[in-house]
Amino acid sequence: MIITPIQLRWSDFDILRHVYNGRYQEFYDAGKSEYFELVLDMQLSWTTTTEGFITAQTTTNYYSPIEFGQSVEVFTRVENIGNKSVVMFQQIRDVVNAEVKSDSRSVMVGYNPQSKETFEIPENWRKLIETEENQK
Ligand SMILES: CC(C)(COP(=O)(O)OP(=O)(O)OC[C@H]1O[C@@H](n2cnc3c(N)ncnc32)[C@H](O)[C@@H]1OP(=O)(O)O)[C@@H](O)C(=O)NCCC(=O)NCCSC(=O)c1ccc(O)cc1
Repeated sequence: MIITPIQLRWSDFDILRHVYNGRYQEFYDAGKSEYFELVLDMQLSWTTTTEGFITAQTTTNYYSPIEFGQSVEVFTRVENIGNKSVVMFQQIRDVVNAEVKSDSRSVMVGYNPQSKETFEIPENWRKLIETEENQK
């Protein structure tokens, strides 16, 4: 489980005085990127990366608005490793009282941005993810 702090900005809020729903995906993406960097040591490069992930599916629930003045963080874990894909489960929680504001489940597919082909999740990635997820 990786925890990513989110810095809320003025422009994250909409006219109903809460965080605009489109922003949530950006928060979840920050959590995914940090998971890939910390757990898989993935260093993304525009020109040289050949092993990354692409989003095939995502489902998001919104339980409680994020209001101005609140602080949130994203919790990210991998809950299943398939052949070419992993399922990631994420939550946005209030830092102060741990209230779950939202959760999201995504299917992330191993993807080579140079060749534009999918690939099987490498054995070393499986081990690194299993080690991360089994330690808690
Ligand atoms: C996702 C795709 C590459 C899949 O292509 P396919 O030809 O179907 O792939 P495959 O047949 O090889 O299937 C590979 C796996 O994907 C799974 N898959 C494919 N499509 C789906 C859908 N729609 N739902 C669930 N699972 C899927 C499939 O079940 C296979 O899983 P395994 O059983 O574990 O092997 C293709 O549909 C595609 O290119 N879609 C567009 C993707 C896209 O543009 N996403 C948005 C941009 S990526 C992004 O925003 C991002 C954010 C944050 C990040 O950290 C990374 C990326």
